[in-house]
Amino acid sequence: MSALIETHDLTLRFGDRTVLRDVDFAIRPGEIVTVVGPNGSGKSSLMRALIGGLKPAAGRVTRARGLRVGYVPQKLVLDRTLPMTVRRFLSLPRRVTDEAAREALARAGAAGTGQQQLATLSGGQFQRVLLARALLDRPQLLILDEATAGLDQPGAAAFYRLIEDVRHDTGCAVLMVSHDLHVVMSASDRVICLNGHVCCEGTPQVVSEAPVYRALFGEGTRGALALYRHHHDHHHHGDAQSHDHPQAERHAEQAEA
Ligand SMILES: Nc1ncnc2c1ncn2[C@@H]1O[C@H](COP(=O)(O)OP(=O)(O)OP(=O)(O)O)[C@@H](O)[C@H]1O
Repeated sequence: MSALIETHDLTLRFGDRTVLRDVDFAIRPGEIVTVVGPNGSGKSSLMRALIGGLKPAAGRVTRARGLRVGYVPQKLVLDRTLPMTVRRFLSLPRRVTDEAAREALARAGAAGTGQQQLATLSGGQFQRVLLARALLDRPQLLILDEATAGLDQPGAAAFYRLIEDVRHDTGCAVLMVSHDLHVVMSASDRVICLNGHVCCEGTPQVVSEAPVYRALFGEGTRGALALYRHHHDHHHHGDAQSHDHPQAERHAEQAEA
């Protein structure tokens, strides 16, 4: 199956600072892919480049023709004192019908909030409204950038269940940036670990069942945490973007073998 979005040797820079180097990435229809990595490792920048909001310094991004992407941003700075109903918010920047708005809210688990003021929504409800807005265009690919930041554990778990339902019902692919590693390990088809470049990637199940993984990281959530940490706890000398991760790469290869 051909990819919805693909990158080849993608390099991103801000001024003379390289934040992401030589990234080869692809996501196919229906896949759930999660990007993990420490703060500042380039996760949001990658998402922005994928949706065309950030120009590659080198390499390229290829999108399937006519691809519809729904994007739930990490942060949406809203003036909470500005009176605006959920319904009106859904019609920004493009007007949508009442029926489309109702359907999107229902699918996002926010049915009946249309007439509420945005300022009165809880964090979890607001995330659902953002999801509803992303669903309005019937996306083939849903991109979520730390969509559960600020939600408590049950709130985050409920939100991810919702995402799985949306994928199940609509068949859309899901690409998310997440720090909720237990969710990452259980819900993703593939995990990509970034730190200025791709440290390692693989199927979470295969990775977590591989003897080499167990030997290194143990099992369960603690193992997931170790998967996250071990690539980044080592000493970075010189340019943090240009080092290699021989152990991580060997580990990923063995896990996939
Ligand atoms: N508009 C910008 N101008 C200059 N530098 C930027 C800009 N946006 C991001 N950066 C820098 O690029 C690097 C990667 O940022 P990015 O937001 O992609 O990381 P991240 O992995 O998403 O981090 P976090 O987990 O904190 O959200 C950071 O060092 C950041 O300071």
